[in-house]
Amino acid sequence: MKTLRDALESGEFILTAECLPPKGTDIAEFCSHARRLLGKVHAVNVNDNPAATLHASPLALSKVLLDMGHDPICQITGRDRNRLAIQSDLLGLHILDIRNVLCLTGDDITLGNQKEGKAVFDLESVEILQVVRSLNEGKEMTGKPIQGATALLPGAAVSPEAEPLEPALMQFGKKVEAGARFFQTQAVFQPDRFERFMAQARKSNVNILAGVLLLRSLKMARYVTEHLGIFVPERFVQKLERAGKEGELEVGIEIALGLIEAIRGKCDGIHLMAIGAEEQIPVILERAGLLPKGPGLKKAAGGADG
Ligand SMILES: NC(=O)C1=CN([C@@H]2O[C@H](COP(=O)(O)OP(=O)(O)OC[C@H]3O[C@@H](n4cnc5c(N)ncnc54)[C@H](O)[C@@H]3O)[C@@H](O)[C@H]2O)C=CC1
Ligand SMILES: Nc1nc(=O)c2c([nH]1)NC[C@@H]1CN(c3ccc(C(=O)N[C@@H](CCC(=O)O)C(=O)O)cc3)CN21
Repeated sequence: MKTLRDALESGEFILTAECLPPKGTDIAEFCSHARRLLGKVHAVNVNDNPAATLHASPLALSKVLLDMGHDPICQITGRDRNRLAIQSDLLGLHILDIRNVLCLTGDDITLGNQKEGKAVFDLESVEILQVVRSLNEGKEMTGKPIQGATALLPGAAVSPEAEPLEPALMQFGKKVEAGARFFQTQAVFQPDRFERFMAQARKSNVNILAGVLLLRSLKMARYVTEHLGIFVPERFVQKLERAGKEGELEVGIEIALGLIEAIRGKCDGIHLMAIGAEEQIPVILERAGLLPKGPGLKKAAGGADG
């Protein structure tokens, strides 16, 4: 199996997708979504209690993906784990042959559905990246040698449409410095702003995968705006409104396709997110002309080389 690391090194146009873990033990739907992505994406992300709502362990689900033939990207946040737990889980990922980790601070606990919970935030994203580097060098974060180093590929998130952009660029720089090799961006809805970010980000030698979020409903567009701070332009909201319940999914797909077309030439890959409508990801890939023609993944037609 070609790994995400190999694909990044070969300069291919990268495709990744996010699969939400179940809110329980029934993994049938998760597996069915993931199976449909085999051979169509380079790697599949598993969220870590996304939006501070309870979902099954991303470590367990990453292992399920690995056994299925995927190269998983396990997301790890600092919200629910202290430094011991983070280091312990990172070692566990390596032991399970999971090689990619997306290091996140995590949304605040008050965003989710168990608001009375205690948030940890012992380490934030940049520090988690530093811990990965340390473990890759065969040391605990204290510098003490460990029995067997990890070989993890660290990634991070970035908000390319932040306004003002400078603080986000500074945080991006810190993450690059801390060893992030690839970035999966927050959902992009304004290609001109994304381009402005890319003009700066291009100065760093890291791969940027642009986040494309399927707005599967008007309700979802409102939810991500209110809770995740993702800015969805009014014209998209109006389109979804006009489409009504029957037409909103198709409109959401068309919006995603338009965004992919506008940004694919300006980044190193696309990261697709569908928040529970993952069955639509292969549909979007196909309609965007991003599916491999032959066996395995080939360079995407029209994809940017840098
Ligand atoms: N109570 C606390 O201590 C908390 C503090 N913070 C602060 O907020 C700031 C957050 O900065 P970072 O560490 O860079 O956050 P981060 O690396 O977790 O996320 C960076 C950006 O990506 C977005 N993002 C988060 N998860 C994502 C996902 N799964 N997919 C796509 N995009 C995602 C975030 O909304 C954020 O805009 C820091 O200044 C941090 O200290 C954030 C959360 C809680
Ligand atoms: N700040 C931030 N946190 C994230 O977790 C995140 C992003 N941004 N940006 C892109 C995607 C979107 N993600 C999400 C968002 C919500 C749920 C979720 O489970 N939401 C709640 C409420 C949904 C609703 O009200 O419709 C859920 O219980 O399903 C999952 C993944 C994960 N990612």
